[in-house]
Amino acid sequence: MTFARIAIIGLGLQGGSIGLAVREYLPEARTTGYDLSPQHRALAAARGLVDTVCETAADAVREADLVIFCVPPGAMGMAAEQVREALPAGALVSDVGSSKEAIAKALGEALPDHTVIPAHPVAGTENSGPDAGFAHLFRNRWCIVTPPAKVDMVMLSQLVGFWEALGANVEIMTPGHHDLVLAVTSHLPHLIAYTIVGTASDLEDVTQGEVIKYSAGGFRDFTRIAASDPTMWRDVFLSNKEAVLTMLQRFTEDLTALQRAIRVGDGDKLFDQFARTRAIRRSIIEEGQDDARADFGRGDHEGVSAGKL
Ligand SMILES: NC(=O)c1ccc[n+]([C@@H]2O[C@H](COP(=O)([O-])OP(=O)(O)OC[C@H]3O[C@@H](n4cnc5c(N)ncnc54)[C@H](O)[C@@H]3O)[C@@H](O)[C@H]2O)c1
Ligand SMILES: O=C(O)C(=O)C[C@]1(C(=O)O)C=C[C@@H](O)C=C1
Repeated sequence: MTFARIAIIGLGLQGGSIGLAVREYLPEARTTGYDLSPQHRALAAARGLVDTVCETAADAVREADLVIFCVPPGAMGMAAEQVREALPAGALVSDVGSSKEAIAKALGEALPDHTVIPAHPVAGTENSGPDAGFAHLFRNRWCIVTPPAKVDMVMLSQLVGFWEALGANVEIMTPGHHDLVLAVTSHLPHLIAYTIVGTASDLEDVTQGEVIKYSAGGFRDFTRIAASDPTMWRDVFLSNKEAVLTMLQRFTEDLTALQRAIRVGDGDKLFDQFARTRAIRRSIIEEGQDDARADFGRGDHEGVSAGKL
């Protein structure tokens, strides 16, 4: 049994992709949506991201049996409060936020009488807004579901089935474990990209504009990541502060060790490290975890830029 009426709050990359994916993979389900921005509501309606774009969040959820919050992490609590009075008693509440402990708390506090099962599709691009979504975003990608310790098992299996129907591979973990893992695999890489692109730009006086001119290689990959939405990523770092700081400390130590190896001319240390990381990349490709986006979604949507790199 899957959901019949799905309300999507926030019609950007994630919300829009869910709306389009539901139409493609769960055609029986009806979708409603709401976005705080009137321009985004108009764009969402023009693209047909959901069956009905509503003028209020309350109208969007009034008949829903599943509501998914797809707003920036820092807006989850406020968005949930906006639907409190209108949300049917038996509706399941979920989200797609990139951090989980803080968001689970915010949703639970805003909607204390509802079942809240947070989730995080580990699938995205650097693009945002209603033009960025595409139906295949979740195909062959992980979706991490982080249920509370005491959870309604029927609702949990319905939510798992929902994400599987959209093409995702579902993994269940605690919110705390999710936040630690994603701090190193997603949040820290973004922080590094934001830093290196900012540093290079600050050095343009010294490099006489050559950073941009010669940014065809590794640096260009960093600029893609560093083009990601500033609001979302500000909120990710603020909402996953402890885990990110823990991983950043460890990363800084490892970076300092490489810095020392360069200074003292320890080529073996550098070679060993680079050989180890090359093997990791190769094992990821062998396991088929490499950018499935080349096959699914990103390559076939002109609004996304993987093919442009
Ligand atoms: N971008 C990614 O790669 C990615 C991947 C996985 C998960 N996420 C998570 O998904 C969520 C949404 O990210 P996105 O990439 O779709 O962002 P987005 O900027 O494309 O879309 C967010 C939308 O929410 C709207 N919004 C903001 N506050 C609102 C409110 N109170 N009520 C209703 N609408 C509101 C904005 O107008 C915008 O249209 C975030 O929590 C993010 O952490 C993002
Ligand atoms: O490929 C990208 O553009 C992404 O950054 C996607 C990415 C990631 O780090 O993997 C970004 C944030 C998410 O919460 C999930 C996915």
